[in-house]
Amino acid sequence: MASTSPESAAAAGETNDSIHIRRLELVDHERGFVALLSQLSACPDLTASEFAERFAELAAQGDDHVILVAEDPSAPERRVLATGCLFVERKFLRGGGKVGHVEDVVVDAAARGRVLGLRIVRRLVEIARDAGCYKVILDCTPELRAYYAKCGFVEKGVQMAVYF
Ligand SMILES: CC(=O)SCCNC(=O)CCNC(=O)[C@H](O)C(C)(C)COP(=O)(O)OP(=O)(O)OC[C@H]1O[C@@H](n2cnc3c(N)ncnc32)[C@H](O)[C@@H]1OP(=O)(O)O
Repeated sequence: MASTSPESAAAAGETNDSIHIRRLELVDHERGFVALLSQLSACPDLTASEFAERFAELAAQGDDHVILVAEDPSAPERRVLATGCLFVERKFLRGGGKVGHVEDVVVDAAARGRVLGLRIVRRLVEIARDAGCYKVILDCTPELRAYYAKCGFVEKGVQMAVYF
């Protein structure tokens, strides 16, 4: 039976606030989506047409590329407060299995500590499971081990990279 205690609600990533989690929309360009990403990594501003072009490319991938955003619809300025992405990799392995990759998770500095990050990541994991992925993986810094453990991830393997 579901519990209604605040502690268990927080542990489940639920809150009583009006935060709404939904898929990225074109209008999010005006709502600070690019500026939010710049809190994660280098992310110069994109013009509205550049944003629309990339949005269309990603939208064409349908449910293989899902970007979620969190917003507060009751706020006067409906800024994007948090985001995270799921990319579904289709493989020949495992009988044509699928792997989910969680990428680009970031919560606005002023909105951290309100379980928005947890809620976004858990929602992405649910989407991956519902899409038939046999695992979900991500790369992060050692400092984020504890955070992703709270999101249900376990440490596995070693990350390798070639940067250009
Ligand atoms: C795959 C990737 O994209 S990796 C990149 C991750 N993004 C970044 O590093 C960008 C900068 N940081 C952020 O945007 C945010 O601080 C995030 C995404 C790391 C966390 O988002 P928040 O919404 O603030 O975290 P949230 O409130 O959901 O925290 C959930 C739990 O994790 C814990 N937690 C949050 N951040 C951290 C951290 N850096 N280290 C350890 N634990 C953490 C919280 O204390 C909370 O646990 P509790 O309920 O026991 O108190």
